[in-house]
Amino acid sequence: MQSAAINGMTLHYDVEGSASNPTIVFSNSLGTDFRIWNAVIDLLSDRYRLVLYDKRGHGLSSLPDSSLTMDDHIDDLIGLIEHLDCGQAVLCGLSVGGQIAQGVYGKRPDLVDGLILMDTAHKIGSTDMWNDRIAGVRGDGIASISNSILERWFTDDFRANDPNFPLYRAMLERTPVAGYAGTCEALRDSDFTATARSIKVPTLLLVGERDGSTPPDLVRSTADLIEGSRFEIIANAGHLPNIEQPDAVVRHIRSFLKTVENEAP
Ligand SMILES: O=C(O)CC1=CCC(=O)O1
Repeated sequence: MQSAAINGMTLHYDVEGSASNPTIVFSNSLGTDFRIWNAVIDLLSDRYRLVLYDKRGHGLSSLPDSSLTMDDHIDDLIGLIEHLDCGQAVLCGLSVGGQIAQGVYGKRPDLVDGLILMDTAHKIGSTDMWNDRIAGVRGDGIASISNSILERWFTDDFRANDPNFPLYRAMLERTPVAGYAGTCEALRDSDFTATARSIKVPTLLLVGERDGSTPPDLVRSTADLIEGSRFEIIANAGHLPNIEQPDAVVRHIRSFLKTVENEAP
């Protein structure tokens, strides 16, 4: 467990693997903390230095007093990358984490060696959709809508049979309302279409075939904006394939990173 003071927040982070290896920085989805990467980290730590963190308003990181914007999330990740002296890293972002990764590229392309954009898009959801969710969560709490969220996160089979499923429900429902609703506002107000079109580093897009939040066609439409990007669908997974299908995710990540390493000057 480690922490860094960044932009007036205390950010909870961890680093796994040897400092002499190439760095991958992971950014989480809405309503989760960095434990969602546990299985993937176990499979990658032999060859990579892995940086994990909880974005503000999530996990053990600080809860901001005022409203929260996508720029706050982007600036926090830039601050953490600089604090840890990562140099140029591959950023792997899931859902809103994928938008944060795109935003870091947009502001500081010098920090980014490659992008792994998982179950994310240049634009996620409509203003009405986010406003309904924000009102529901602020009025009645996250548990009032958690069943429908969990149906988009995980396949029927995982929800019925995985012994850890209740832990992911707890992770979601225990996210602070201010952090969750604030990040919904950040998503509502963000559009990374122009940023996606500007991406010039190797980029892999992954999506669970049953993702109910950012379905394959949406993620493919983002891939279409990014010249030379690679797009892969993960079978038998919903919005969080890193939890449901970590082996398949890591297979794609390893194969993609070989390309990044071969293209390095
Ligand atoms: O909660 C969801 O529907 C999934 C999601 C959207 C943005 C994000 O980060 O997660």
